This record gives sequence, C-alpha cells and structure tokens, in this order.
Amino acid sequence: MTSPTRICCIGAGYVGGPTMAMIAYKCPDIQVTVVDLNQQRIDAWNSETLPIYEPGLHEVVKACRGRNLFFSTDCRQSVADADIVFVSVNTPTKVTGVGAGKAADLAYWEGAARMIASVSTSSKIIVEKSTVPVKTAEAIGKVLQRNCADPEVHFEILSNPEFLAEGTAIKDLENPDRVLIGGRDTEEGRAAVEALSSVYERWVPRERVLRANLWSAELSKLTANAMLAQRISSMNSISALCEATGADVQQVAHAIGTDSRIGPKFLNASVGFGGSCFQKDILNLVYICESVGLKQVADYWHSVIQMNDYQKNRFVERVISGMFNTVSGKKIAILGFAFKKDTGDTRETPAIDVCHGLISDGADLCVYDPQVPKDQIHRDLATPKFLWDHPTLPNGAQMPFSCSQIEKSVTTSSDPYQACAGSHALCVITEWDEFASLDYERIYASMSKPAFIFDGRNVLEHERLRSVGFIVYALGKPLEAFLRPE
Ligand SMILES: NC(=O)c1ccc[n+]([C@@H]2O[C@H](COP(=O)([O-])OP(=O)(O)OC[C@H]3O[C@@H](n4cnc5c(N)ncnc54)[C@H](O)[C@@H]3O)[C@@H](O)[C@H]2O)c1
Ligand SMILES: O=c1ccn([C@@H]2O[C@H](COP(=O)(O)OP(=O)(O)O[C@H]3O[C@H](CO)[C@@H](O)[C@H](O)[C@H]3O)[C@@H](O)[C@H]2O)c(=O)[nH]1
Repeated sequence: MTSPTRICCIGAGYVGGPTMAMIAYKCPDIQVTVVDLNQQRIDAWNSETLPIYEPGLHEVVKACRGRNLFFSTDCRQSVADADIVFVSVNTPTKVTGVGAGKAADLAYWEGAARMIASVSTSSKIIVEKSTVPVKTAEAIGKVLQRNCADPEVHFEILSNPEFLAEGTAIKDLENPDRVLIGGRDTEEGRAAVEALSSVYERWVPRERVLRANLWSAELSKLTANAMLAQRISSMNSISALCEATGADVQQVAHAIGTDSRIGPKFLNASVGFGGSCFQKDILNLVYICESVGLKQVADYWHSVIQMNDYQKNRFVERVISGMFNTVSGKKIAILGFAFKKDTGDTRETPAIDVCHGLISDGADLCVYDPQVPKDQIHRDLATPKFLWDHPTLPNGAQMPFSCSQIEKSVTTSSDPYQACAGSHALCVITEWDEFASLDYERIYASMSKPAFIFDGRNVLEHERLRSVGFIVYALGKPLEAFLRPE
C-alpha cells in the first residue's frame, strides 16, 4: 500500500485529536476518523467547545470537520474500514500489581489491540502513537495476530512516537523538528514505513522524516523526554545553589545557553516540571532499566524525578519559612494551576504539590487560572498520585485530603484581583503571560501586609514589585534581606 485513503485513530485525547486534525487538514483526500470510548469527549470534539484548549486547534478542526475529519464512538466500524490505525490511548503509570508506581500500564493499549484484531477483515498498518515501553510492538503484534480470526489478515506494526508539546501542539505538528517512524527491516516493514511517510511528506520535508528500527523509535521517545526533563532538573538544582550563593539562575542559564553545544532551550528553572509525560516516561525508563538489571542507569534517571520533587518541596518550604514559619490561617492566592501556560491541562501539575504542601500547613488558598475550572482543581487536589489517568479508583487507594477538607481550604476565582484580595501572599505557579501585566499596585493595596510574592516561574518584574512594597521571592535569584535566615 503506498497511498492510504482511510485512517482511523483510537483515542481522541491531547495527542489523537490534534494529530489527526493536522493530517486531515493537510491531506484532504484522506478520510480521518478519530474514535474514543468516551462519549462526552467525542460530543465535545463535534461541538463548538472542543474538549482541550490548544491555540490554533479550533481553526484546523473547523476547516476539515465533516469534510474528511470525523469524531465517533463507533470504534469497531471505523477500525474495520481503515488502512492505517493509529493507537493513541493513554499509557499511565501502573498503580497496582507488578511494577506499580513505575511501569507503564498497557491495559488500554491491549484492549485496543484486541478490538482491532476482532473486527479486522483486511490487512492494516497499526501505528503506535502512544508512548510505550521498548518492545511493546512485539507484544502487541502477538495479541493482534493471535486474536484475529482470519489468517490472511496481516498487521504491520510501526512506531511513530509523538513529540508535540501542549500549548504549541499545532505549531509543532505543522512544522515538526522531525517525524520518527520505526518499522521492521523486511519488505512489508519497509513498505509500511513508506506508506506512513507518504502521509507526512504531504507537508513535512522528506529529510525530516527519520526512519529507525522499531525498538530504537520506541526508546528514542522515552530518551527524548528524559533528556528534556533532565535539563530542567539540572537547572532547578542550580537554582538552589544560586539562592545559597547569591548567583542568578537566569544569568547562569543565559551564559551556558549561548554555548552552541548546550543551546538556549529548556533551561528555565521553575517550581518543577509537570505534565502527563515527563514523570511517567522517566519512571517507565527506570522500570525498564531495573528489569534488565541496569540498577545504576535506573538510579541515574530516577534522580531527575527526585530533583523535581525536591524543587516542589523547596518552593513550599520557602513560602512557609518566608512567612514567619507558618501559613496557618493565612490566605494565599495561587496564580496558575495548569502545568504550563496556554493549556488547561493539569496532569501532574506542580500546583498540586504546592497546594498540598500549603494546605498541610493550614493555609487557605484561592486559585486563579484562566483555563482550569473549579471542579477540575478540586478533583485534582483530592485525587491520589498517579490516579488521575485511571477512570476508577482501585480498592484501598489513599486520598491525600478528603473532598470536604479541599472544599474548606480551597476556593477559586475567575478574577485574579478577587483571588488576591485579602491575601497574605501570591504564588505564581504557571507562567501565563497575563500575570506580567496585572495591576500590582491595585493588588498590593488589597492585600494584608507584609505582602509577599513567590514567583515560581520568574515571569514578574521583581524590582518594580519591590518598589511597590512587596516582599519578593524570585526562584534561583539572590534572596532579599527580609527572606534571609537570621
Ligand atoms: N499529552 C501529550 O502532550 C503527549 C505528547 C506525546 C505523546 N503522548 C502520549 O500519547 C498517549 C496519549 O496521550 P494523551 O495525552 O492524548 O491521553 P488522553 O488521556 O488525553 O487520551 C487518551 C484517550 O484514549 C481513550 N481510550 C483509552 N482506551 C481506549 C480504547 N480501548 N478505545 C478507544 N478509546 C480509548 C481515552 O478515553 C482517552 O480519551 C500517551 O501514551 C502519552 O504518553 C502524549
Ligand atoms: O525550561 C523549561 C521548560 C519546561 N518546563 C516545564 O516542564 C514541563 C513540560 O513542559 P513541555 O515539555 O513544554 O510540555 P509537554 O506538553 O509536557 O511536552 C513534553 O512531553 C510531551 C509528551 O511526551 C513531548 O511530546 C514533548 O516533546 C515534551 O516537550 C512544564 O511543566 C513546563 O513548565 C520548565 O520548568 N522549564
């Protein structure tokens, strides 16, 4: 097959939705159907309010929905009709059983594979879009072949990991640094790689479509995320040293980032990295290393997550110690709850850990985020770690705080000024652009004194805020006298 005409994608989430919308947009002659078990999600994709917030997405969807882009819950028929089936289902961290807390849970993937096998009456290319452990293609191949009633039907599996980042997904999909396709080095394998490549080559230059073997493609995805997260943890570790020595982490980042071997991107120290991928994928890498007996390698990568946890705790400790060693009964405004700007996604957001730390010390929080609704914030704060991606809580799951405690300690506001009014401190957790241009004189006037700002993203103008009267903590920057221990 060189020119596919029907594509189906299982999983209408943050990856499946935008990725397929871009393929449909760029390839009007290919019919693209995105299917999901979640009726609410599919209804939202078919409505004016898409289920995810992503700049530019609505325009792309509107241009081709109903033309050659369809969203449906009829998984079986859409898969049966397709030449290429992408699988973009969630692959969360396992919460029970062997490998709990580290290994990837492939139950959703296996469920999808069994369904594909049971409905297929023609040969298909199956594309791993989800991020999966190395050698998943082999396991999935066995499930597919053993469950298909028709021995004439052949499944050729490709690994095509997705590198888009949320908030810039449309830009990343339209102009990717590279597209990676892993396949078997056989006649069928090479033909399948060419068929998929021909889809991307409608808009991506051929030299940017990289070919690899299946295992290298699977491992490249985990490695890319581990390396990106490692850069952040490295800078976060240096941010602690900067505070202890009087150096400035942004100056250090600039100085090292101009070395072309290091490069300037992904050197922003922060309150900690979040998102659905980095922690999950590194834990998965750690688990794979442990499974093959590479303890030192596993420990090395695990330290990236340990540093991230340290950074989130360190931020909480700075807030508490700065405010005279207690936040009990004090109102604190949390500016930003999403894991980064330009998304409403809160999966593994550092805001959860920061809020938990402050609630534990007795603080009353008021959260403002331009994209995250109140019920999502309350749900996130009451959900045990790793369980956000699982539809049902396993028996015995420990809740970090009861729902009633969250209701009591956390309010939300759709107005940043209202969120800050009467507070003792503001904590900037997400780097939303709008936070830089708030009227801080007005905010200062409405707050209890001394009024603190803890900038976990270094997005505010610290000297100007000090001149307004705020006590300002800026992550990784010299501490002002008020915040230095006696
Ligand atoms: N979010 C990102 O930015 C990103 C980027 C690159 C790769 N990834 C990877 O892509 C995969 C998907 O991530 P996501 O963020 O889109 O997840 P998501 O949770 O937003 O979407 C997954 C969807 O799959 C559906 N699903 C699960 N099992 C199904 C089945 N058997 N049949 C039909 N639908 C089913 C779920 O209902 C859900 O809507 C993960 O492996 C993730 O690691 C994510
Ligand atoms: O210098 C930086 C850059 C990022 N972050 C934080 O790191 C997290 C992740 O950010 P980012 O990587 O931009 O977003 P994701 O959508 O999680 O994208 C990552 O994870 C995806 C899922 O695997 C991959 O496809 C992408 O290539 C990879 O960048 C966020 O909390 C950011 O605020 C920092 O703290 N400092």
